[in-house]
Amino acid sequence: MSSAHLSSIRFDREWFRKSETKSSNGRKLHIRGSVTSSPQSVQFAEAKAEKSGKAVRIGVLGASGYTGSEIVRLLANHPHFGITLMTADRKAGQSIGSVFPHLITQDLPDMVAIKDAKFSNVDAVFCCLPHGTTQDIIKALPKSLKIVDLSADFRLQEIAEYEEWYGQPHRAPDLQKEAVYGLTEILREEIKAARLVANPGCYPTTIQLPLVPLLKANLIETRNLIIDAKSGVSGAGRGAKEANLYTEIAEGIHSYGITRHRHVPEIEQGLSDAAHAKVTVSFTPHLMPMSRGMQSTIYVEMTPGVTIEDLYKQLKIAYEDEEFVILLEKGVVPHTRNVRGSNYCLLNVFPDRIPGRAIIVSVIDNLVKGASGQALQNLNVMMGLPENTGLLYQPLFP
Ligand SMILES: NC(=O)C1=CN([C@@H]2O[C@H](COP(=O)(O)OP(=O)(O)OC[C@H]3O[C@@H](n4cnc5c(N)ncnc54)[C@H](OP(=O)(O)O)[C@@H]3O)[C@@H](O)[C@H]2O)C=CC1
Ligand SMILES: CC(=O)N[C@@H](CCC(=O)OP(=O)(O)O)C(=O)O
Repeated sequence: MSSAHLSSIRFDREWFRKSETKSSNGRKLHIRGSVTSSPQSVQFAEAKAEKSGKAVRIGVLGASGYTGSEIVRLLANHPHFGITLMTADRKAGQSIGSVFPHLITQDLPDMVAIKDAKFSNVDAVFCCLPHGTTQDIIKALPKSLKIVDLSADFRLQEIAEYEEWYGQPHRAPDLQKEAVYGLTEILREEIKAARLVANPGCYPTTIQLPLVPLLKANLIETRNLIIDAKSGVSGAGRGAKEANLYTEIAEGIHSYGITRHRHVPEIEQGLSDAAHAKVTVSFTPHLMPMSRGMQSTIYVEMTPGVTIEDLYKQLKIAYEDEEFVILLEKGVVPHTRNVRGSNYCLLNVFPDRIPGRAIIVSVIDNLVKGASGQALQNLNVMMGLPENTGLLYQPLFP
């Protein structure tokens, strides 16, 4: 399919109306898809007869990893995205069901090595590869492809900053200029027009969603921001590492990356853009004995004269029309167990007992809103679809 075909993908009015009724929680939704029912779109829909039978043909690079397999799980119920290519490295040649038995029902092509991948039957790619490997691979992809990259390789606007924090040269500086940071609720308009989206890190997602609206409205100080964050072990990927053995993780927690975690520049970049001033943070992540889930507890100083009510109201204004970011009722504490397997971010803000300070709690599933769910939300936006398409899974509980 040519890029002309790709950009001509539209969805008919009847389908669009149906998807508009799909509100999961009765909240007013952002339905931002293009609405056309031109003869070309019908023709295109008829001409799409690929193996998947779906309009947009998807490649998942790194399907044998945790975020790649989560994309496969989410796409199982997507009405318009069908997987036509999957890659793996050590597991190349295997089927998705043999590598991930929970996906045994998915009738998909076997995974191939990247060097053997053919992109002639692919329109868009989710790139779920380790950072550091991704720049060379994306650079070599056909320019007609839309790409959502889940790694950190295109998240930092400053090349020097990438090289400092990731300890290696940036190998695609020209592509970096084109990349749009994919924090959907904040940068939706830019994402709509993007070809390459750098999907945010999981910790930066939990932190920027509450802080960006507050910094934009000048309600909190840009100094003394303290972030205590916690992640499930799937955040470290599926590769075998001694530090991630059951015996090293169970029945205890530990902090890591103190003062030097590579998400610091990403967090500070987004917060500084929002504040129009340099923001620095104290950020300490912790590894928790759970497979999924992430919480950031954020300690902030309110600007003089601002009250906890003002913070609450600002977050309400920012997110009341959003499908996936939910400000809880006053006093209700967000729990990671209430977002497991879903694309929701739950937020709340609490008064500190120290006057002038507030405590924000933000939770997500690191593999969904922190990675593959947000990536799918972004590709929906890039393709002109309602952004909740295929994402209305309710959390898995208990
Ligand atoms: N896990 C999470 O919660 C989050 C992860 N991310 C980012 O998403 C990306 C993927 O993470 P995740 O799925 O957890 O990682 P995994 O380690 O679980 O998976 C990595 C995937 O990349 C493949 N791979 C590894 N090395 C190479 C290589 N040199 N060439 C080609 N393919 C390779 C692996 O293949 P094989 O297994 O066959 O060897 C596997 O499919 C990373 O950049 C990560 O930082 C972002 C947000 C959250
Ligand atoms: C628990 C754990 O190890 N988490 C990972 C972060 C999750 C992630 O993969 O983030 P990126 O997309 O930026 O790589 C870490 O701390 O490096």
